[in-house]
Amino acid sequence: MPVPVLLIAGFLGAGKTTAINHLLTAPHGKRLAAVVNDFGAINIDAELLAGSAEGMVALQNGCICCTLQGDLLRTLSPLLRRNPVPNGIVIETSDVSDPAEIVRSLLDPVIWREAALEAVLCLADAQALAERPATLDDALLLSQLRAGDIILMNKADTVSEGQRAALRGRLSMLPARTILETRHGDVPADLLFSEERFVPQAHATLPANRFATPGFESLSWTADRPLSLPRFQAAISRLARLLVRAQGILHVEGQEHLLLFQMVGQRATFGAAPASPSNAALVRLMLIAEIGRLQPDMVHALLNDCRA
Ligand SMILES: Nc1nc2c(ncn2[C@@H]2O[C@H](COP(=O)(O)OP(=O)(O)OP(=O)(O)O)[C@@H](O)[C@H]2O)c(=O)[nH]1
Repeated sequence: MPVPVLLIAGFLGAGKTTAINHLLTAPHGKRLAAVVNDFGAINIDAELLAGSAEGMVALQNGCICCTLQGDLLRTLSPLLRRNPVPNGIVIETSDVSDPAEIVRSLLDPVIWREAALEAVLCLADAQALAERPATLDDALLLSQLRAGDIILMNKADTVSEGQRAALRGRLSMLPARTILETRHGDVPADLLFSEERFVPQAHATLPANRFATPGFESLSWTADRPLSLPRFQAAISRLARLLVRAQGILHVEGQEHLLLFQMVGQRATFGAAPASPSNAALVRLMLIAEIGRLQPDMVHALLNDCRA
């Protein structure tokens, strides 16, 4: 399976390094590697490098976009060849780059086979935007925010509740409908990076909520017959605005092999599924949303209609 890649974008001083430090050091048990602009800013000590963080590449010329003009795969190679392979790679973009360029490079099939873009996380500086709302009209900032599958409204500790609500209103006009408030980049690491443990294994053992991150809840759904892919895609499009993350193993009508479905924010991908236990339901899906957003009856009815 390819290693999932998380792209971190955001304006000058929005908190990218702080968020990466949080991701690398949070106790999630995943081995994460990082490609960063400034190695010195990452406060990983030797112990952590040997433990939760798998490796680090600092960009010589200070910007992933310039590196791309060279060879992205060559930059990622030392990380991809590590043994064991990292569970995820975090790539920091520079303050002055439009992530759309990097997204395009990452979607190259040769790269995708080894390093699959899972999501673009864009940090918005709540403090700067509250002080200078007109910054939101800046073309570069807008292009960064538009590329985000999830927007982190960072520095939420520095603004009032009213300012947060006003900013959320403006940010919700953007394509990324998932907006999370963060303090010191404390993005919940459990929402990111694929993990089989998200996927419910079988009907009988489904707990109500397998997701432990405060503020979020999960909803599981299984089916014992294949799905119609067009109907599933339509249902997921309807649910997408409510979801932060989804993951599932799908058996699609007319297809011999099971698919692994992933969605972070609005970015959905399908890949080959890992082998399943023989007693597992044909279709298993886990949806994650902020608490109170999902109505189980509505969601189950919508998904039940996807069965072929
Ligand atoms: N109060 C507060 N300060 C924060 C928060 N997140 C980051 N900071 C501070 O904001 C400053 C900039 O944070 P960085 O993580 O360096 O931001 P960056 O986006 O990596 O910055 P550049 O790479 O220089 O563009 C630092 O002093 C951080 O400590 C937050 O949520 N609240």
